[in-house]
Amino acid sequence: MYQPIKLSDEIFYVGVNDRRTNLFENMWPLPRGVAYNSYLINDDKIALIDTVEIGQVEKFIKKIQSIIGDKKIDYLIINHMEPDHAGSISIIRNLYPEIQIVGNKKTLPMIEGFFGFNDHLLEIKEGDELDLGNHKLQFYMAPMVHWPETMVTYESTQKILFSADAFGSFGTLDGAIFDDEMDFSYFHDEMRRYYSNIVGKYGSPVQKALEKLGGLDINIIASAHGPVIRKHIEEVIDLYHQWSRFETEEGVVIAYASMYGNTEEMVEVTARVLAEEGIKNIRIYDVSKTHSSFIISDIFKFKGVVLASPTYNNGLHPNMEALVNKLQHMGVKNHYLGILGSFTWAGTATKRLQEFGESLKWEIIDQPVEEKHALKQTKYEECRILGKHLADKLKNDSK
Ligand SMILES: Cc1cc2nc3c(=O)[nH]c(=O)nc-3n(C[C@H](O)[C@H](O)[C@H](O)COP(=O)(O)O)c2cc1C
Repeated sequence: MYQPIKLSDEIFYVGVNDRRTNLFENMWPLPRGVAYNSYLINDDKIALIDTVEIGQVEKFIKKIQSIIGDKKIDYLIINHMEPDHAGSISIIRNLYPEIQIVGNKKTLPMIEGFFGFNDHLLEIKEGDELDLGNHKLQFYMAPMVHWPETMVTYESTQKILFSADAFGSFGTLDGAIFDDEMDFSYFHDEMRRYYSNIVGKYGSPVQKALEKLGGLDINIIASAHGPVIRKHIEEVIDLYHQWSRFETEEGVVIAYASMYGNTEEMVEVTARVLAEEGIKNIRIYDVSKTHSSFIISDIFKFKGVVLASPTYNNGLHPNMEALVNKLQHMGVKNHYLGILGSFTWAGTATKRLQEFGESLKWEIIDQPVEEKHALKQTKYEECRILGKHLADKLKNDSK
């Protein structure tokens, strides 16, 4: 019934779109949904690479059966055990009781733990090859990109890398499946939001995986989320190199909290100087309005950060506290930080922001500017000086 979507003569896309879930991992907003990608190799031996989130399983099975009809699947390759990919393992096994489930030594105990069986499991190791007939699958471990059992599968005759979460992005595949069938710019940003929030903490494992896969000749990157990439391969690999090393571009993310506008006024003053000084990329976000995942994504892109918060019950505004906690937890590196704050009787917000910046070894620009009550001339000038110094730093780096 379904027109098959081919990566090559015998390799098919059988993934599904999810436009209903609002929050990925019950945390990250999905303004344009998410795709759970799975791939089917219809060779002498039939192999399915990953499954989909269980709520989408009916569509998934229809797609598989429209390609293989009554034939049985021989292997289910599990690159990653997170339930958005592994969720349909039990159903696939019930449908194909003889299927061999292929994973590494860290995958198999998870299968037993989550699904309660330990038979028909095939353990593979780094570099092992599985021969399907015309196609050969090789396995490479990619621990912590994004869980410890994560691995990637390389099909060596068509040169396709089934990359699990790596190179994935939020967003459904709206008709177009391949990056060359669509305007890729939306996915460009959503790939960074996906990377920074989901995998961003694991920069060094990502580096190790990139090094290991560097020798492979790749025609297609078939990730577990988002577009199948065959046009932007070099570009997305370069981006992964850049993000995993916390390399950034010239620009400033200003994230602020403000209940009554005093802190926001300081932000506007600072932003204006940055623009006067020639900084073209300035993104201002109210932390009470914009979900932190978008702010964090831009912090992975731009070197300059300004954080601004009023003192709130002797600490940071709670939404700013949540943002800095996430950044701290992720261990985000390599930024310039300007700090602004406002208070009425005893200010502590800027001190907390300074401790935050120091904990991540970010370079703090000048002293924090903290105003009591409304913004007045002296602090106004200090905001301008801070903005100028931050712009100077960024421009100096770009020389
Ligand atoms: C719920 C609440 C708690 C506050 N807690 C403190 C505090 O602990 N210390 C202080 O100096 N000011 C405190 N303030 C005052 C604000 O920090 C001050 O009015 C600040 O200028 C507000 O900045 P904004 O206009 O950007 O919201 C509090 C204000 C509110 C509404």
